[in-house]
Amino acid sequence: MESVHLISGSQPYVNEVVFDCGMLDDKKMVIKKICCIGAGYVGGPTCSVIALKCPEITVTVVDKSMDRIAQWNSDKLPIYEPGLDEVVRECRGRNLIFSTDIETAIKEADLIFISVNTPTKTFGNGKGRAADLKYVEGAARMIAEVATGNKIVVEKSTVPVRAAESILNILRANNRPGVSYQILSNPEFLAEGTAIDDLLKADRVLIGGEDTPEGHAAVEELCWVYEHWISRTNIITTNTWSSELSKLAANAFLAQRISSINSLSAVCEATGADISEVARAVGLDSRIGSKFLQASVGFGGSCFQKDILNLVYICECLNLPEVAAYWQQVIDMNEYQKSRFSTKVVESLFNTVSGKQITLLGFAFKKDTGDTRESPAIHVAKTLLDEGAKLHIYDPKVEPSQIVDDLTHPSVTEEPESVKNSITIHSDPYTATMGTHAIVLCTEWDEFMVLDYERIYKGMMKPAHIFDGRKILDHDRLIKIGFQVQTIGKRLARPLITRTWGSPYQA
Ligand SMILES: NC(=O)C1=CN([C@@H]2O[C@H](COP(=O)(O)OP(=O)(O)OC[C@H]3O[C@@H](n4cnc5c(N)ncnc54)[C@H](O)[C@@H]3O)[C@@H](O)[C@H]2O)C=CC1
Ligand SMILES: O=C(O)[C@H]1O[C@H](OP(=O)(O)OP(=O)(O)OC[C@H]2O[C@@H](n3ccc(=O)[nH]c3=O)[C@H](O)[C@@H]2O)[C@H](O)[C@@H](O)[C@@H]1O
Repeated sequence: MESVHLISGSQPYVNEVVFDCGMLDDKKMVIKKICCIGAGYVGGPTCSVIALKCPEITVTVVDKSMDRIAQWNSDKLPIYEPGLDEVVRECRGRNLIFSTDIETAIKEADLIFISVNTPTKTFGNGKGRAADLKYVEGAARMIAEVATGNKIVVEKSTVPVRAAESILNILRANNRPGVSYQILSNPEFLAEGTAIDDLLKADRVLIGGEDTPEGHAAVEELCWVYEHWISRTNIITTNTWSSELSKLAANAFLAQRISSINSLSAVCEATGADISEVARAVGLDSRIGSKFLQASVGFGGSCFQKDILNLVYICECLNLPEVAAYWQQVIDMNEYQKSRFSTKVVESLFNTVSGKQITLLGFAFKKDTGDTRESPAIHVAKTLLDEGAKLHIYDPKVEPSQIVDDLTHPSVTEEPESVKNSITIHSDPYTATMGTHAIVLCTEWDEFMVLDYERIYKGMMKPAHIFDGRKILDHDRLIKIGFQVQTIGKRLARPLITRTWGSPYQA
């Protein structure tokens, strides 16, 4: 790779730049070693797939957490992701390395992914909204300190628009002879639970770079990596800022759909319409599409909320209050949905759950992951614990210690010992439901659809309640068994009340 001079801060916000990446076979590429800083939900799976598909490239995934790296090198990987074990087993020790030796990996790499966490700031300027870039900054400083030669540095983490400029400023500040950088934006669109499939069959790969010959060359290098398994037509190239903003926009659009359908679920419960029928009818319009219209207890996960809050903050900083308020509503609606569902549980149990035994089925933020970050189950559990309930929790993949950590976190309780005494974590759904007054289903695990509910009913206190926060159970069958059933966006097991149009509706 040739040495390059960088022009910082001179790129326009708009203007799509389309680079010609050519065909894989025609190119002479120099990327032999890749380093990925951050061995988390993104860095681990992404680099495992790159190693799988690019056997001639050595991929080293580094992390400052010795614990995490030890797990990546063990038989029990630190994250649960269908298909991941197989990929890691095939590549680890061949061209996939997990290490805590960050310096060496940076020095040796031609291309460095920054794949560290970018949580919401919890203090200072932008508290509660802005992305905290301290880990990105830490990674950039480390690169600036130890890098030799020419490096392509790739933002894989989700960052605010123009973050690349700040990274570049850090990298260039050291100004050591013989060292030069190109910075690219290459946001990740994988979803947890389907990460390997999403990576292998990505709808698109997005790469943003500088509109300079050196920038084009760097984009081409990264295109070449992906072209090992992604068709060129699915690799989109843009200017850096468009790429950064597109990631925030994609998450905002996805979350907006969930908030839209969830807002209508409240209308359904008040009127007798069924949100599944509404979603089907609306989604069959090919302009709208049927995906991401599953009404739920609310969206969770580490990114939707943080990325929209980040977008809102950016809009406020850009003096665009109307735009900020528009996207803020997506978050507000999600909060409303989580509270609405939790309140419904309490109200249905005679408005008091004090001392009652309640089962939470599912604690992860969605099925097929052990991740609990921003899980709606935490919100539901907090409400029930605040009301004095005793919780019995079962999730097939979440570690018990994680559940305890989540529910004793200062944002959830000021009395962690009392919470510990109020929760029991089970390794089996049948013991978790034995003797309890109600089941609250928070995660849509497939196994919850095929449980023996007759057996469960027999073991529960009567009346036995089920609150299906994911709309996955066979409600008619449950009602026949004897359960009092409630769900999202549909009235069940309550007498049909004839109403006059125009009269106020009750939930
Ligand atoms: N989790 C997901 O499904 C997706 C996440 N993203 C974005 O990707 C980024 C990473 O997310 P996750 O992988 O979920 O985070 P994570 O928290 O699972 O992993 C981040 C890792 O980076 C390590 N780290 C932080 N600073 C470091 C440093 N200076 N040197 C070495 N290691 C360091 C941490 O120890 C941690 O293991 C975030 O910006 C997120 O928004 C994007 C798409 C999907
Ligand atoms: O940036 C990220 O972190 C990622 O965020 C989401 O992925 P993820 O959060 O892993 O999972 P999703 O499948 O999007 O689900 C998010 C939440 O929305 C909920 N959801 C999803 C879809 C739906 O129709 N209804 C619904 O309530 C899920 O149960 C879950 O709680 C996006 O789907 C990814 O494209 C993106 O890369």
